[in-house]
Amino acid sequence: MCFYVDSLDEAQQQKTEYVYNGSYIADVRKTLPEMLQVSAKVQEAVNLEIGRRIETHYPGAKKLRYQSPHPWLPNAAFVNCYDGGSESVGYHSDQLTYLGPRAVIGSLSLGVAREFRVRKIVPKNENDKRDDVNADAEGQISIHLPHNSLLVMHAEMQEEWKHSIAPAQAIDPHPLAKNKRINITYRWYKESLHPRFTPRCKCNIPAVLRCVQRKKENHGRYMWMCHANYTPGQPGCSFFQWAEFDDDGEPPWAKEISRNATEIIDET
Ligand SMILES: O=C(O)CCC(=O)C(=O)O
Ligand SMILES: [Fe+2]
Repeated sequence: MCFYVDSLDEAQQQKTEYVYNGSYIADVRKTLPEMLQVSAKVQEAVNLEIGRRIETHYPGAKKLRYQSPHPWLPNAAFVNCYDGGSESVGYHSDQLTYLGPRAVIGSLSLGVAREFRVRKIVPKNENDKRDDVNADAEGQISIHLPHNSLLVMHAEMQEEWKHSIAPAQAIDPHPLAKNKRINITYRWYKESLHPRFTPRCKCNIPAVLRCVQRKKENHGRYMWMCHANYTPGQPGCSFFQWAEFDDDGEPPWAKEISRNATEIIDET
């Protein structure tokens, strides 16, 4: 996996300030000119789709609570390469720590066509131990991702669904990419969730943002936790704090940040 950001300054910040699984990413690259060109097209397409989704799918044709009211502005991209059908990625939701709640992600597929699978997370009661009860509700949906296709993960995706790239028994080689599939996920890192602003755990590491997905109790609430929480054998602390956001998905300290930014502009 490679990580790209739009400026050298952001690359430097990523290497020294943003934490992933308790450590820094050493290899952060500046978005290539070709990727920037694509990013502009992805931005336009994703914003159109967000508008369509709000109108046709969301209650009252209003954006979801915690979803940003602003146009989606990608400023970072993760690039994955799947070399052959056996390379895959298991079911997961993407980290919301730096994207915030109700994040939208634009995912571009290049090269070999692969299968993207999604399944809805069914919240359970504490005493509901039988996995088979929910088997049907969690039935997976397969989405074919051909070369040059853009998949939009909309605002409800990371909180309510999990996604994966299934291993493939057989693949059709691509004339240029041969057995490889390249995936670029364009993301919007929010300034207000830069790790200099977010809570730190007792290990003094920026906390990770999670959403209660499985438990019916507190379902949909957000929390700040130590990155190593619930990871047996890993060093870490028990840091836990409910995360608060306004209806537009901004944390309580965001107003202070924009006030300071205005003061800086006034002084110059
Ligand atoms: O390869 C894909 O289409 C999905 C990759 C993915 O889920 C991720 O990078 O988080
Ligand atoms: Fe993902």
